Amino acid sequence: MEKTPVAELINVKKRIGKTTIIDDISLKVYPGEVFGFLGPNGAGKTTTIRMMVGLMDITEGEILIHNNSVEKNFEKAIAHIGGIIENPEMYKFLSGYDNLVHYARMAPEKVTKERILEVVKLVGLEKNIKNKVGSYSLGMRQRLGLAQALLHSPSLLILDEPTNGLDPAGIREIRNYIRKIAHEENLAVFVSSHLLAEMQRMCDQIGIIQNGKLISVESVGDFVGSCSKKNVRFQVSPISEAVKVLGAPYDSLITGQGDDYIDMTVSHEHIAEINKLLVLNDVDVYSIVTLQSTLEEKFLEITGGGQ
Ligand SMILES: Nc1ncnc2c1ncn2[C@@H]1O[C@H](COP(=O)(O)OP(=O)(O)OP(=O)(O)O)[C@@H](O)[C@H]1O
Repeated sequence: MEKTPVAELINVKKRIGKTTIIDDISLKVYPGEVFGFLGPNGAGKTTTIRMMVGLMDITEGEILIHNNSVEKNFEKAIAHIGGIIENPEMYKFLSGYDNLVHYARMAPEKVTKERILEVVKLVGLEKNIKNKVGSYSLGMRQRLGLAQALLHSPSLLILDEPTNGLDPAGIREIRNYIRKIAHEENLAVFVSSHLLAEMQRMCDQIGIIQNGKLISVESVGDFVGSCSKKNVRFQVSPISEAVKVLGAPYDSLITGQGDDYIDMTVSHEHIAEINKLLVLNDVDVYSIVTLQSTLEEKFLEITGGGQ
């Protein structure tokens, strides 16, 4: 039996004036799953998210949250959503905890003290929650934003570029918490980004959007599959001998050749095999360099290199 999606976009279009900004997007997001919405700047990520949360009209098509139309049944649909669309506003002079209490009062349904403590734990802020937000790092503030979005136990969390402005440690931190929350709370997470590597680590599904069109949706498993092949440059001498040695068994893997190098699309295991074969046949190997993963190439091709 197919799982029921938490969020469903059905042939969604957005036109502003004569310009089509979102062109016929359909996708589903399931509970416990992180769906990455990946695309270069200006592709239409924020516009799609604004329509999902009812901040912008939909020109054509429909967006359902738990089967409630965002346009026709806004209050019911929105009650299931937690989101950080822009940087969350927090009171710097209040503690993290007092900020959460403040937001809990504004929630559509009663939020218990237990729930506040639960979300604090979920985002790993137990130790700092009584400190003033002014003393928090950006990563901690982002996590507090996550806690705020989770207060009313939503079933869909929508995050627009949640790692923007964070340093690598902060990115790792937020990424791990997003995965943890999705799995522990059986939450559907819809997260946008223009960073491929980040999406690969954070998501279960990745949809690539370009010029308002959804051009591919793949599970990360499939992505990793296509990523396991790399374009590798072997710097060798003498080149004629290397070509002879590698030609027969690996002919189909060779993608290019220069005066002192051979480029090949290979798996991880191939690299060691090829190196051994060359050395055993008296070819000197000076360097083995990974040029780019095939997935990165695919993404750059799709997006015209506009990361
Ligand atoms: N109000 C508007 N009027 C006209 N064009 C708009 C409007 N809002 C957005 N656009 C255009 O729609 C396209 C998509 O914008 P959007 O902000 O959704 O992209 P994005 O993928 O979120 O990019 P970014 O990562 O830069 O925010 C852009 O080309 C933008 O210029």
